[in-house]
Amino acid sequence: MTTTVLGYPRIGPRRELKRALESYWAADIDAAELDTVAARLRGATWRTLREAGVEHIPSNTFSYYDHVLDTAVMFDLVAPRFARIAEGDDDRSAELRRYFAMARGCDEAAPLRMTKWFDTNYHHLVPELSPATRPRLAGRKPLSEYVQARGLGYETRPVLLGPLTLLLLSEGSPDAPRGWRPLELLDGLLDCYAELLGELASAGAGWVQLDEPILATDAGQEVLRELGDAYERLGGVAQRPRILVAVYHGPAGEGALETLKRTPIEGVALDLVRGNAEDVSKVGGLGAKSLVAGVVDGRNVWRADIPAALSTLASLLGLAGEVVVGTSCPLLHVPYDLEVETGLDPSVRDRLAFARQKLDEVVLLGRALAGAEDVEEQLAGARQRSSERAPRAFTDQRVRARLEALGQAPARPSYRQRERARAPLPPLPTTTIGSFPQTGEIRAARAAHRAGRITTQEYEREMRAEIDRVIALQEDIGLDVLVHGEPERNDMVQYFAERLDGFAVTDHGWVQSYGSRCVRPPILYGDVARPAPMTVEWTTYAQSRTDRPVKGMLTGPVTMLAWSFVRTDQPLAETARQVALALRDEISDLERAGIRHIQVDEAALRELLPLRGRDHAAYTAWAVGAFRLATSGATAGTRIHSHMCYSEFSAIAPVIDALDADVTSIEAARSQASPAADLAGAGFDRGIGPGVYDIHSPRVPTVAEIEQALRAALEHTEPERLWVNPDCGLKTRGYAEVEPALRAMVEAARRIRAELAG
Ligand SMILES: Nc1nc2c(c(=O)[nH]1)N[C@@H](CNc1ccc(C(=O)N[C@@H](CCC(=O)N[C@@H](CCC(=O)N[C@@H](CCC(=O)O)C(=O)O)C(=O)O)C(=O)O)cc1)CN2
Ligand code: MET
Ligand SMILES: [Zn+2]
Repeated sequence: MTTTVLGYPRIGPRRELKRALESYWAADIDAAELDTVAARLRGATWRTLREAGVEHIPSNTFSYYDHVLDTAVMFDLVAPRFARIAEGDDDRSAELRRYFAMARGCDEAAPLRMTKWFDTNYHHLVPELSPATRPRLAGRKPLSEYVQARGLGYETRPVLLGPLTLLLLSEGSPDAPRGWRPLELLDGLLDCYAELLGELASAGAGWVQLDEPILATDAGQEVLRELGDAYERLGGVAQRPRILVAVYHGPAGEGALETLKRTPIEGVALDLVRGNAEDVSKVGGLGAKSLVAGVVDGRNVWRADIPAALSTLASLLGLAGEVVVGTSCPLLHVPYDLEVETGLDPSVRDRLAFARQKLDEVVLLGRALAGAEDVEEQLAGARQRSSERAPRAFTDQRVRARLEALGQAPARPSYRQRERARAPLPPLPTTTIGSFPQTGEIRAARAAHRAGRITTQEYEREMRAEIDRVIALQEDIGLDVLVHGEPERNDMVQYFAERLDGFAVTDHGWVQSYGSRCVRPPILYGDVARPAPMTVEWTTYAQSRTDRPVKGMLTGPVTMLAWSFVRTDQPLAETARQVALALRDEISDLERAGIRHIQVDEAALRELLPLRGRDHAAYTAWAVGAFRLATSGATAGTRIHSHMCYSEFSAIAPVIDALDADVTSIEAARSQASPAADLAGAGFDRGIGPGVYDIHSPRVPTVAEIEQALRAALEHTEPERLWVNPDCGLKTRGYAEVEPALRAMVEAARRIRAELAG
């Protein structure tokens, strides 16, 4: 019985990579220094795994920005606009310049599109391919990381993104013929994988791991023939390491495992946390192949139920050539180490395991199955814990009783009736999605407050001064519906978690979201209740500074769950209703304080949509139910806004419609599709605000460009229903870009209004 993990966090236990990247981008350090930090982080990871006693150590789990981008670059799957960047220069900094241009854009080229990695809060870049793309083995990152590890005395298993997942996550470039699919490049790409496998074998690698999480989705289901052919072919490479194919973020789809069993690969890794019942029953027939049994949850932070995992493992023995204890997926989505979280309540802390603790769980399971005697004491402790119930303090009978009494909350009056009850707005009203730039001063003030260097009064005075500035600026720009700018929020989820019972937050539990950006997902461990209003003071303060309406800003129930680590002892639907109830009370308090626009962000609505179509209806029911529970207490005179991030809306257009929000703003500018068209197609007839310019790029848009985006939206939407707003995420930008861009946006709206009036 041996042990492994599929991957490990890479941002650094103290976000060393974040700091190094941002210093490099600011030209404070050079490429050599950046590479040194990276090499040190990789070495520290391998050492941690070795010291924990993990036997099979992965490598190439590191990335400067994103592993999908790394793989695309390695195989030269690079859109032509990037080939010209730093052309002719072949040194390391030119290479990095091209790489970061694809990730973040530069003066010469817009970046690749970014989208969510499966149903996680991690974002990957989307390679842009066309029939002219010629895959070739252009880089050797897995090889050089393997060699680095070897030099340090670690024998590792390089991890590569598999060919099916790589191509199915890619998109056709705008100049590719309609209907052309990146999968058509599979043949040529497999030659490159084969070449790489040969080189890894020559360097001494005994195993490689090919990640194919796409096999847990409906898209993976449609390519089983290609899957079989691909791994038949890679299996036939003359000199190669043994191949482990990893399927995770859900059970392997029907037929996927059967197909893999027929190929000459040597092992499969399965997610036995999310796919437990389904996959365990399908394991038979692996023959001599190895099975990495992913029984330790890589997506959540609860301690493993060791007795249950042991019984799963025991049921697998004999069904495969070898059963290896592993994690359900790479540990990229959990924080590094619980050890440093000294601020957590012990009754919560005792129930948690972060990445470092998960290594101990994997090792304990491996030793227990191998019959080691010195683990008896640990096993007894684990048995004791798994029989214990959650402390009574985690339950709130009042919340439970209120929810029961509420049942399905009554619907609001119809949209038409609501509109009649409201103060009129000009056609094409202008607004923003909530945040304004989180400046260095704001973050420094918060850090100083946390450290006790400034008092709460001083901190709040600074935040109010910031709100004054943001309100004055919006009035000057001429926006119609203002926001307070969210300066007091460290994060749109963590801020609320800090103010709700039932949530805990960490000091150092950072998880990569994209590139150098990280979040500290809160831990939802018990019944959720709102001890006091959370946003009313800030919002009413902002409203007191202007005669224009100020829009209150809340984070919705689905997003609160999606971006937290959530209890698993009750259905998500029930937990979502508890969050919704707290928001319902907040909305009622905001209304009482005179706020007439309230936005409930459901940024993660698309992200939590299950990977398999068969699970969509159940999700829609609880997601919509929770949003309506949160918002249906609002009077007809209050406009409820909502906001969703990212494109590919056709799949959830009916869900957005069912939320019954008065205005829905959607991040749109960086996608090729039109959310206005998708929503119109779903019969949506309320307010809609497609993002009219891409805030992810420092480029300031012209008035003409924005006008054009608005005219395109007007083809699907009447002017009374069209709202004018940028994409979300102003908090990540600076005023130098935000101010001129918003001025251009308001001017574009004015021109169209004048035209409509004339
Ligand atoms: N949870 C969540 N998920 C999301 C989003 C989101 O907003 N929140 N947006 C979408 C895109 N993802 C994003 C994820 C992170 C960030 C982001 O800006 N993260 C910040 C951290 C935000 C934060 O928690 N800030 C804290 C702590 C800031 C900090 O690092 N402080 C320094 C010290 C202060 C200083 O001098 O800067 C420290 O602790 O070392 C605060 O403001 O209080 C970062 O990585 O830099 C943006 C978008 C999708 N998923
Ligand atoms: C990631 S969605 C962001 C919504 C939030 N109100 C903001 O503007 O930052
Ligand atoms: Zn958003």
